[in-house]
Amino acid sequence: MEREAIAFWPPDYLDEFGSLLNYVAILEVRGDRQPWIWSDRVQPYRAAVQSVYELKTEWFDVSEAAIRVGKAHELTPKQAEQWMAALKTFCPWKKGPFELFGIPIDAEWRSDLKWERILPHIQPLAQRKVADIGCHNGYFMFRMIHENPELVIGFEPVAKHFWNFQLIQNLIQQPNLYFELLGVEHIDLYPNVFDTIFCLGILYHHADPIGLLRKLREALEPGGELIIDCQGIPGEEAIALTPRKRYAQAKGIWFLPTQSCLETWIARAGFTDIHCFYAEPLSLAEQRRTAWADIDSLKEFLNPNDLTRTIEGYPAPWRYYVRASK
Ligand SMILES: Nc1ncnc2c1ncn2[C@@H]1O[C@H](C[S@+](CC[C@H]([NH3+])C(=O)[O-])CC(=O)[O-])[C@@H](O)[C@H]1O
Repeated sequence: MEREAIAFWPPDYLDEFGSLLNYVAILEVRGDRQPWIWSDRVQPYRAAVQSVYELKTEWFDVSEAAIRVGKAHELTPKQAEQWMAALKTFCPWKKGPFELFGIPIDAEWRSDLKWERILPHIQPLAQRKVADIGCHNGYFMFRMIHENPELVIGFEPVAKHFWNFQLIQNLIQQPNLYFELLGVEHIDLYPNVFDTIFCLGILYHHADPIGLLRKLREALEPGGELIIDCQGIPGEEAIALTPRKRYAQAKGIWFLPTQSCLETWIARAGFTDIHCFYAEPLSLAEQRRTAWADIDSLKEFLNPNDLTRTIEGYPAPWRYYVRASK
């Protein structure tokens, strides 16, 4: 594959914001990880992006639940066939929904529900520098275009997701959206840079959530805003559950806090103005099996006789959304 055939890679925002950034260290980690996107493991995704690389469109609408890009009539029958094949390569689609050249993609997660709940509670994103930690295929980054941020950097170390993002970004070539193969652990390379940081679906995957919150705080401008979505457990006390092995079938889950425990972590990491604006059980309408994600999903991860328990017997997941200031 032609390495040139990727939009905006490597990201070039460092020149613009270089004085603010730990420039050399970022380039070093980026250099170490660049081979990941050319590795054999992700070859099918790379090939899928390459197969439709010449497709471009002026038409997109990111203001509603399904991110719509391109219209069906813009493609020849041959292109439509290639496009469908490329989309199928990325199954299971875990984050969405999308409608791409007229093809509706109902993903496992209704990411639009999360975005609708968050948007009314945050500072308007216009002209802000934004980080989206664990941006996956960029669903929220694309939705952000509608809010006119100055730039959005998505941090996501999984190369499959890089190619899924490219599949869409190549069509619309949005110059202020950047994808970095970096993890949340690299966020301290961006001291005092961001006006808004989204940390959605991340904290419970890490063994040191308070240390991570401290790093996120370092990366915010004074007065900047952190938006957290964290999976947790119900309860009044400020305690967290650590599963012995798996939790709702997932590996790599370390701490599932109650709402007050999460708020305490955020406070102890030095944030102020802490406000939890959403606290509900995760619903079977939000995470479920679909035609584009034909995989076991929340329904299979809960006890079929008692939906308040996971199949391992732990309390079933809740989601807590919190905003806080530096
Ligand atoms: N070290 C890391 N640093 C950052 N991200 C990572 C790391 N390791 C894995 N990821 C990525 O973090 C994301 C976690 S999912 C949330 C997606 C989105 N934010 C959402 O809110 O729907 C969790 C969920 O949906 O439960 C995945 O895309 C991982 O590849």
